[in-house]
Amino acid sequence: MADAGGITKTWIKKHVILYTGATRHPFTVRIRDGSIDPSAFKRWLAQDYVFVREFVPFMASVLIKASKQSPEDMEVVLGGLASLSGEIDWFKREASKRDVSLANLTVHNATRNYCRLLEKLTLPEVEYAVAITAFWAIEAVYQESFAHCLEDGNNTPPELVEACQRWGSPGFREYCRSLQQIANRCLEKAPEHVVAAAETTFITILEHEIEFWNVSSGGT
Ligand SMILES: Cc1ncc(CN)c(N)n1
Repeated sequence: MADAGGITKTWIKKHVILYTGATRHPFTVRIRDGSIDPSAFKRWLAQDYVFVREFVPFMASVLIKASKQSPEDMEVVLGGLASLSGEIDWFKREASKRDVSLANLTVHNATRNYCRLLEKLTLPEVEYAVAITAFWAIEAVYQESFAHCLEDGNNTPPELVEACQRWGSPGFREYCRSLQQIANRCLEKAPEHVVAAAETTFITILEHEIEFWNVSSGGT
């Protein structure tokens, strides 16, 4: 991915095992290979719907913090927030197409724990540099994971291509680059303890993403 470089790029290299675990997880690699079990995709769809609904208030909290930093930052975050309304509709349509009920869902532990992390990161006392780094990391994992399902040599089932394009498209890649540039700029100006907190959050998000994919693959 032609990324924005900077401090975040050094973290991707430093934590390459975790980053690869999150962005080349067997769940999405099986989508790319065309060997995904339909029940696994349905499990992911339901759990990700729960996640995306919790992601909305987190993104709103980043928007508020961004609006205090710069108009440009606010517009990038607003763009992401604006697409979430359509995203929730997309989940509902996909779920009904596949007979997945989104009512009284079983929320797996990995999903619940990830949502708890989002709630913590939503708090006003969380520094903007930490929040925007978390936001970038969350989006970048999906961008890299699903772009891989669309790259040359893929055998992604036609009925899953639209899902992959949602996060694997060039537009989403550009959006992630913008978030990464904002995060890098904030981290360059941030005091050391904030940079350390942002790196810890980056690692924690990768761990949660891996646990989240594990659930969809039939894990705990
Ligand atoms: C678990 C998870 N991580 C990231 C994304 C992309 N917003 C998502 N939809 N779900």
